[in-house]
Amino acid sequence: MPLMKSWVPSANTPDTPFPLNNLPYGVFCSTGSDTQPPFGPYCGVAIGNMILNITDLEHEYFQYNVDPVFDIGCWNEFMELGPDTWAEFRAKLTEMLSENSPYQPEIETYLVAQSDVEMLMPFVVQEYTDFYAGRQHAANMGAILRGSPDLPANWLHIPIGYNGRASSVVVSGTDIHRPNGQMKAPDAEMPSFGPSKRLDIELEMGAIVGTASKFGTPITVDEADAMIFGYVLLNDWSARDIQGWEYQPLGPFQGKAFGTSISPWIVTTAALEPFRTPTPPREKDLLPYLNSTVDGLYNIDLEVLMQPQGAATATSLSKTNYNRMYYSAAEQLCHHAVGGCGMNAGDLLGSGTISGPDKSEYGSLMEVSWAGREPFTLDTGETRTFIEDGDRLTLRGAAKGDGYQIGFGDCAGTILPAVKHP
Ligand SMILES: O=C(O)/C=C/C(=O)CC(=O)CC(=O)O
Ligand SMILES: [Ca+2]
Ligand SMILES: [Mg+2]
Repeated sequence: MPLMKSWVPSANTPDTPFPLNNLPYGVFCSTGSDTQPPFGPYCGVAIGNMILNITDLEHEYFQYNVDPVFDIGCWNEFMELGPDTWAEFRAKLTEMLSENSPYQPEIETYLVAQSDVEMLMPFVVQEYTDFYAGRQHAANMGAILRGSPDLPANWLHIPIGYNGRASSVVVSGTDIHRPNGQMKAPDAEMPSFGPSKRLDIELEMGAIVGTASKFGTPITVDEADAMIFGYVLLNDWSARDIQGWEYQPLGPFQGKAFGTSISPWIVTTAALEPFRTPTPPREKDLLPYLNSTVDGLYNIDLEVLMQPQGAATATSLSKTNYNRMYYSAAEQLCHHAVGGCGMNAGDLLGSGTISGPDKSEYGSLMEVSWAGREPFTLDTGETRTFIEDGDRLTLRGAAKGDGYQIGFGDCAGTILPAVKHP
């Protein structure tokens, strides 16, 4: 599919993350300036370097319900209307924003510049589950922590996951304090308490469940695929020292509960449709309940960058692709619901850390620095093993089409010093 042209000029450049082909959904506000009073939060759609205010246009153009769905600054109520309404809304938006659209004079005044607003969480995260579904990441973690890249016995049969915290999922730009916690060095007799010394990132994609499944009722992978509303970039900040001490035998807890960052724009499955790609060949046949007819992954280029405090530019640490995953979000969602767990609109599923086979494709500092044994050098000349206070970590992602791209917007966060515990 080629670039679709819009009457918004900035949407027609090959390097914009937000051409008419994309139309991602976000929530924005303004704290005001000398010339403009505060406004929002509003639901909006990105087009080029602008945002179309959907909350203000709802009454005139987008009535799907007796009650407004865009009035409270989150996309959850719209998601709940289901895939037919998602498609109808997207078709209408495409018509309204296309080159030579008769709508231009009426809606032009509902555009605001992205540079004039602040982005907020695009949806209310109902529940958050994080998986461990990257083949190379799992092999690397085994090699680093257990001396062997062999996978756990269940890994090729189950998309392994744990229930994370929705309360600490934050939008890109939110600063994160280095967490305090309990940890124990291998040779220490007693555990200690204090700021994590092994603070890390995890490069992931987040899948957003758009329609609910019923409590007590399993779903197929194909049904799960149709329930997914869209995707964001997701950084599952991880304190490796806290995690290492606490996570046997029940899994991650405080080491991953202090913050999870997501990119501000929900990129819809409709926009990503041309980039679908199958999961890699199964090394062992999956049990039949995990079979599907859909290509569940997407071709999305991903990058991790680190910028120390005061540095003029960020250093690229890693480049990989979402197509490296072993399990798709649809397989994960099917597995999640198979025992009867009801899934809801606004549930967020972390893919698991995405790493490719080459060292240049590793999606965590644990892997890049091989647990701190191999420091890496930034463009400033400084070296790092894990994150230091003041470092800004950014995830980037884009599906590359024919003369256009489907971008996600940065998923960034700066690490602040630990809060002093009384
Ligand atoms: O294999 C281990 O001991 C540890 C694994 C992880 O920390 C992986 C994890 O947190 C899940 C993921 O995002 O892939
Ligand atoms: Ca409402
Ligand atoms: Mg993770």
